[in-house]
Amino acid sequence: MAGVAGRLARRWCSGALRSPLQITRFPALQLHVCGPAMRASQKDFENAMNQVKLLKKDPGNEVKLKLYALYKQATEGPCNVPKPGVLDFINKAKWDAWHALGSLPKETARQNYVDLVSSLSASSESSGQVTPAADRKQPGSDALVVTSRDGITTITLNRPDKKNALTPQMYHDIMLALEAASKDDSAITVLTGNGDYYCSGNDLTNFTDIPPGEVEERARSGAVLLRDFVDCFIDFPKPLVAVVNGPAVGISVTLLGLFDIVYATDRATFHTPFSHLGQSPEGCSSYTFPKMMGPSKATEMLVFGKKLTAREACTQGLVTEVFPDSTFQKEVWVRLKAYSKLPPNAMRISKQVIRNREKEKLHAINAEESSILQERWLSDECMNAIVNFLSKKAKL
Ligand SMILES: CCCCCC/C=C/C(=O)SCCNC(=O)CCNC(=O)[C@H](O)C(C)(C)COP(=O)(O)OP(=O)(O)OC[C@H]1O[C@@H](n2cnc3c(N)ncnc32)[C@H](O)[C@@H]1OP(=O)(O)O
Repeated sequence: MAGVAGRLARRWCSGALRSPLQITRFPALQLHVCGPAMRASQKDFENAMNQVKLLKKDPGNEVKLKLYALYKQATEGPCNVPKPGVLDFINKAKWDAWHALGSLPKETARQNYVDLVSSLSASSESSGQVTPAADRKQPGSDALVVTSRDGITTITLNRPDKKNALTPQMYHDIMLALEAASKDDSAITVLTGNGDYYCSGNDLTNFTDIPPGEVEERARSGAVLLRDFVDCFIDFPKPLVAVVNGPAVGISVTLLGLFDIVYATDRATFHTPFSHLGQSPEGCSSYTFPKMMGPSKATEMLVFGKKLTAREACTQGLVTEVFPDSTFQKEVWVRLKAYSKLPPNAMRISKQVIRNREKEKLHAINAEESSILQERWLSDECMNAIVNFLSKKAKL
């Protein structure tokens, strides 16, 4: 078989993987920044085909076959040619790879191709080293800390005195951190909180200091920010893990439906008091929660604001596993370090196989939820709830 592998390596780039387009060095990486532009267009696909030719490192036969198969599936659809004879090793290997994609839709194959090339370009660029946090573009404040070691990039919410409530700067910084993590050499990305809370949701003081004539514009720009922010989670290409170190509120809970794994301390609670706040669900929870837990349990949480314990959240499928608080950090990190040693491309691709067919739908849901919330922010119910919180009359 070594001879077959060698021949494959020499011929893998023939014909179908070439394109006449000229491009700058890694444009697809820029296109693959978080946001609505994340869905692979024909242009992204063409750029990715060009990037393949610029790779510094040979990605190996397995990956080349995967690229070939995704290319064929994206351009011609399911395998529709006769199986080559057993002695025609190269064409049989290619046929097998293409045929294995079954009825994967063309669009999904195109997206997977672009994502795979993007991951190869990232690792080819950084020569296999994990990016130290010091080399990253740093967040705009100390409220977010990003570290990268042992194959894991960890994004830590770091506003413990405010229970890690999310400011506009933090939304932007999380998007930047996810963008960087999607390109670095880490295998897994983690979101967690510093202090006794995971996150108390949107910082309600975000609604203060708005000049009277600017309320509508602020609601509009808030909805754009929300939509872009959630899009980053929908599109994030690597396994994304929430290490829920304490209570979680609002958007930090709804987003969990877009994570691949959620580990929680038994001290954590999960609370989405949207009606109390005159608001409505976001983070695609109007879709992911009913899907996970059934419509009535989702309604208890999202409409009536029922707070779940970690164990209840685990029973409902929102949490993957609950750990005793005393051993939470140790057990979770041992587990994640072991997972981070698995082949990163395989994990990334498997995640995409699991998630990609939902992506378009999730983007549409996110857009709808964001625009509904934009209206809600202008309602008296919402304004009154914020005023109550700020005047310390109401606490959840
Ligand atoms: C781009 C925009 C996207 C928006 C998306 C829509 C998102 C929606 C949501 O996330 S809805 C959820 C909003 N969050 C809340 O309603 C939580 C409000 N906070 C509380 O009810 C409580 O603070 C608590 C239950 C989280 C914790 O209570 P407790 O343990 O008694 O602590 P304190 O209340 O004393 O809190 C300490 C300190 O933190 C401040 N703080 C806590 N959470 C928030 C918050 N969400 N926004 C602003 N500030 C918050 C709290 O005021 C205290 O500050 P102080 O020490 O008094 O200065």
